Amino acid sequence: MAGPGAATAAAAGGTLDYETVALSDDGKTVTLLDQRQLPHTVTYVHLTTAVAVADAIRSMVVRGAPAIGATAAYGLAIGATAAAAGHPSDDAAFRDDLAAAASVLRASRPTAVNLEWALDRLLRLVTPADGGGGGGGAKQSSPAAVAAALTADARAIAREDVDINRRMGALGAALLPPAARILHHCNTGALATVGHGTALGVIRSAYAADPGVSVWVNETRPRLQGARLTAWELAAAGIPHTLAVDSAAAVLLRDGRVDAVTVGADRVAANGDTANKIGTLAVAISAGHYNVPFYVVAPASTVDLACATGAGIPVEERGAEEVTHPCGGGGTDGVAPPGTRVFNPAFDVTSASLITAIVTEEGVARPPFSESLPPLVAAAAAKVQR
Ligand SMILES: CSC[C@H]1O[C@H](OP(=O)(O)O)[C@H](O)[C@@H]1O
Repeated sequence: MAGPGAATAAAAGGTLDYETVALSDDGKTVTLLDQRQLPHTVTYVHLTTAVAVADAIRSMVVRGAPAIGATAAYGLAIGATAAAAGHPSDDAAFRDDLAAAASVLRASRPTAVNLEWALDRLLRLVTPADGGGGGGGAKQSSPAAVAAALTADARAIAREDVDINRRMGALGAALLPPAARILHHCNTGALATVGHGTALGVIRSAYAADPGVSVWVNETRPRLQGARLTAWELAAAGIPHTLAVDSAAAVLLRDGRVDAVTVGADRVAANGDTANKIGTLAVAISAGHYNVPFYVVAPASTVDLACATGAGIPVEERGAEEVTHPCGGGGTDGVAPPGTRVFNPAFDVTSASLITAIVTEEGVARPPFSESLPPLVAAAAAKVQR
């Protein structure tokens, strides 16, 4: 049976020359590709304060758990650099400003654990005010030294992310059959990370080894990350794909037109319950019903062992306009009568019982995830250079 690539008019295989998130050489400016304008316009925003970076995360200029983590790290780094410049020898005032920067960034979006993971990783570098132990590095002698340490580790997070994604790509691709027809939900590509992608990174890696691979792209209402972002990435990579409405996934799975499902994650609980873009649960239920493998692809930084089950994962709810207006635009082109009440959870939680395996950079976890995940998380943590 023809896969999704049969009718694809993917752009001739070119690659996109863009960066999702970057920090200037002087460590003072965060540059983000504005994903709200894709696929029609490639435009960048240049931000110089932690508050502006937090606003960009909240408004989804940048989105995707690993990309949010790297962006938050860069946001804290520029906040520290600005605080050090403002208080070169006033340690208390510097620490107050740093804490304020971390707080506004941490509050920007609640579900993707990579955001708090990145902030906590950087803050562990800051020697306690009493000069006690901890800090993970040499005692910093000044605000400028703290800012330099945070900036270096923020750059390390970004650098490590691409390597992590390529390793997950290889591990995930090995799970797929030849000429795999893969169903993908949302966007987990280079746009959701610093590069290559997680679940879409598996697809990139699989396609590089097997040009018979093809993709069914769930449009992913309401923010349309699939239609706007995944289709854009796959077209640029020349990977055959076909866009479908979210509710068509069950039909594709029923009719044997899907060999595997790959999705990303925003937070994986210790038992393997996984928070991901709204609509993921419905796909997982259908995949389970029709016996199609359902793979979550996520770096260890997305696993939250402090969260015992999915019931503990905070699920962000977003504004009504994202549902009532295409792409959240205002104006009079609403698809519902003005004043219609809206339920708009940005994520849902898929039970571990519906997940075939969780691909991390340290290995593939299989049920029971409460046993298979901790060693992989520990292995990843041990590699964080200090
Ligand atoms: C590689 S993780 C991407 C992850 O993030 C997306 O959510 P959002 O676009 O709202 O940041 C979605 O859950 C993806 O699976």
